[in-house]
Amino acid sequence: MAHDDEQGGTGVPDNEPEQKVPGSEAEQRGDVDGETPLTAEVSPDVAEAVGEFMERAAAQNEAAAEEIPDTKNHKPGSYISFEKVSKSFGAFDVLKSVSFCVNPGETLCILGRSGVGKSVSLQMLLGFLRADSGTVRIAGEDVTNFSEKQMQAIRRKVTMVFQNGALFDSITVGENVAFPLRERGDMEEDQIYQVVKGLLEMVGVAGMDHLLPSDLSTGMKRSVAIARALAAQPEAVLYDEPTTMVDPLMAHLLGNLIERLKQQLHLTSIVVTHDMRFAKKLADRVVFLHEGEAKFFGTMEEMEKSDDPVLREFLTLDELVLPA
Ligand SMILES: Nc1ncnc2c1ncn2[C@@H]1O[C@H](COP(=O)(O)OP(=O)(O)OP(=O)(O)O)[C@@H](O)[C@H]1O
Repeated sequence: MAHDDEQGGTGVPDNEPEQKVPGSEAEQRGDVDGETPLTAEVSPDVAEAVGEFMERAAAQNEAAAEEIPDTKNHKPGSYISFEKVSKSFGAFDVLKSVSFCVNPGETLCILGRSGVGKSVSLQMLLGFLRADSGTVRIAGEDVTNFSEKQMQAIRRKVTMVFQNGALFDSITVGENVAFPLRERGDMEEDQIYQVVKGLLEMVGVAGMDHLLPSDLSTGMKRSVAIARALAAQPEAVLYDEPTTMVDPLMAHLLGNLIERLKQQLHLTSIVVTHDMRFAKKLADRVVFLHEGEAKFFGTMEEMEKSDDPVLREFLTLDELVLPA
């Protein structure tokens, strides 16, 4: 889906101010995996508060995984599933009986060319668009016909990181991240301050709490959006093209962050991406959408071995665009 990159932009160039990248020197060289502690970059004065916050999130996500009903006699049940979902706009069938699922704590990448319904799928998961037929399940519940009020409860469990961050433009970065913490109503101001500071350090935008979103580059906005998403302690995060319009280093660092969130918070994730390297790095499984259908659903390794001419063409074109 095309998103307007600037929400009420101020004319500040998108690459101003200079982008500070997250992670240690080792991470910036690219030689770390998902095991680097999420709090590695958090300053000592807030490390305890952030560590506790993260531990609670991890425990909540583990408990959520246990609670998913075992619908098909295999454990764990899927955290999110599309079952024969169809969606049309007028005469245009965007999705035709599409099925895929993601297990708790796993990362699914949705791949496919422009306009195949990747973003539409994410919007259906959050109830912004409705399926014409089929079943959408989240955390064991059939949400296909949920009311807006019921979907609001689902959106507390499953949150979305939009391409442009979808931050509130009129309040500071710090207030944006504090927003979900305040909504909980069970945290003291001092705790909120510490968690906000720590989350911003964790995602590589330390000390930017006083800036407005319009002062940030695209990559920074996306990092702040991830911090805000984490502040809500979701069970799953949906990312809409997280590496679009950011430089390769930032893309790599966002990938490392998503990987660490998976390993250490057991977060379930769905990532819509065109970026095959990113998908290779992150995906437990991929679904490839083509002409309204889930042409492939399996591991990246299986996809790369496929003889299907459409998949082969997609993979070959990717190699031409992105030489190894
Ligand atoms: N609300 C809507 N009303 C009508 N058509 C829509 C709506 N939302 C999406 N579409 C159409 O559905 C198709 C799929 O859109 P979608 O944004 O999901 O594509 P995508 O796979 O995410 O593409 P891209 O990679 O370019 O972002 C497009 O043809 C789009 O124009």
